[in-house]
Amino acid sequence: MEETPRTPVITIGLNAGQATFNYSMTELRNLVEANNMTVAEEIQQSLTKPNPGTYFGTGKVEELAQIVADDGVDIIIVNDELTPSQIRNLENGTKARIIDRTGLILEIFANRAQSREAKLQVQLAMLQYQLPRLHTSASQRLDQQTGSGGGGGFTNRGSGESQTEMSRRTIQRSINHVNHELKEITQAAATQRQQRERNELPSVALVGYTNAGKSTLMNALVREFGKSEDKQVFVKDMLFATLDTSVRQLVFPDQKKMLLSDTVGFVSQLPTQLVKAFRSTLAEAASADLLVQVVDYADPNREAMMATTEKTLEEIGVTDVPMITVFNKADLTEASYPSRVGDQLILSAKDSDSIAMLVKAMKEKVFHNYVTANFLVPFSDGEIVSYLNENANVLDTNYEAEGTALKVELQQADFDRFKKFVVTE
Ligand SMILES: Nc1nc2c(ncn2[C@@H]2O[C@H](COP(=O)(O)OP(=O)(O)OP(=O)(O)O)[C@@H](O)[C@H]2O)c(=O)[nH]1
Repeated sequence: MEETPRTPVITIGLNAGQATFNYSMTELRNLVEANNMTVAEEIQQSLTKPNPGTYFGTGKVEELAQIVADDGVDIIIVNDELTPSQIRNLENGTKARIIDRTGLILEIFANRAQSREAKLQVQLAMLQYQLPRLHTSASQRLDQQTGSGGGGGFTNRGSGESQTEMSRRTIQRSINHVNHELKEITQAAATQRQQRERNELPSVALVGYTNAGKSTLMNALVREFGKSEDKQVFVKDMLFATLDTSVRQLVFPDQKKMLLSDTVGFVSQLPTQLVKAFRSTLAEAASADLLVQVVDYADPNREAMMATTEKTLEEIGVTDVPMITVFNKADLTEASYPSRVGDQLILSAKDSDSIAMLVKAMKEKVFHNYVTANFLVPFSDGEIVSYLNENANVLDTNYEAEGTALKVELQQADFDRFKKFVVTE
């Protein structure tokens, strides 16, 4: 693949003695690289509380201005979400472009969005971020990506109040427009989800930190148990390769079936605008019967990543879905794998024994309330036989004078639904 040269940037964070400081700076570096930039210099300032005006202390701002002048690096990435006036003051004080953590993540999402829905979701998040930030370079840059400027009206710095008002109205109009379009798409997705739910097939959602290996696991499972027409999921060694939820059906050799979905990767301090915008994508996780949390076992920061994932799940209201944890990429560690203790598995997505162990664990959790029963379904109710063939595990079929005799392993809910056709052997 052709490599475009990476733009050098300065990263800077406020060290208030928080335990996660180093981890969040490493994460910022990964985000910078994911946005095709490179860290020329990493700076920190020990300060217990941000300065309301310039976020950093005055001395630090002067130091940054000096580095910008000396090294010719003219982008500074700040490891936090800044207020619009902090961005403006820092830009004036350093003569560099200031990108805050939220702006950076939004840019990455904008570059990765593929489907119409993901593009609109990112556009919405960007517009909401932009609204209070008119007349900062953050708004100018994002403006180019959202294409919302209406002739670039609000990219003019230093213009008067009426211009700002006009820009605000333009953005507000764009927000309404995107919201409207998204609503239509989201409704269609919700209908699809409802249809799937009505089908009663149990569903499993892969969740976890970005780059943990969710898509790789999904592909391994689909390759073995998926329908042949299902396409492979996009896998790439980069943050947020997946922005769209993809749902696939798995059929196991015993004919039991489940739906498997992949979701957008998480990252600490995922901007609230994005969490909101992606709520419909993440709804797939909220409605699942089982979550498989995928963790990069080879990453020294895995504990913090797990905490991030759990916090994000809470934020989107997923609190009572059962979960198993997969410590993936064990092949890159000294651990022996695959191994399992209760709901925790250590494995590698690239190893077939590991996939078999994962399947066993998922099936145990998902099919635990399955019952086996004999049914006699009159020929006039043929659609019930079709339903059972689609959604349950039919062990035996015989055609008798009174109808179709079936031995079926099925969910309790389906058993209750078709109780009147149950017969004793
Ligand atoms: N060595 C090794 N590499 C793995 C394993 N699983 C995944 N990877 C690699 O890790 C990288 C990220 O994998 P993905 O499956 O795209 O990760 P993801 O969690 O879907 O990422 P997002 O789409 O960003 O959420 C890819 O380069 C994979 O090849 C594993 O078990 N072992």
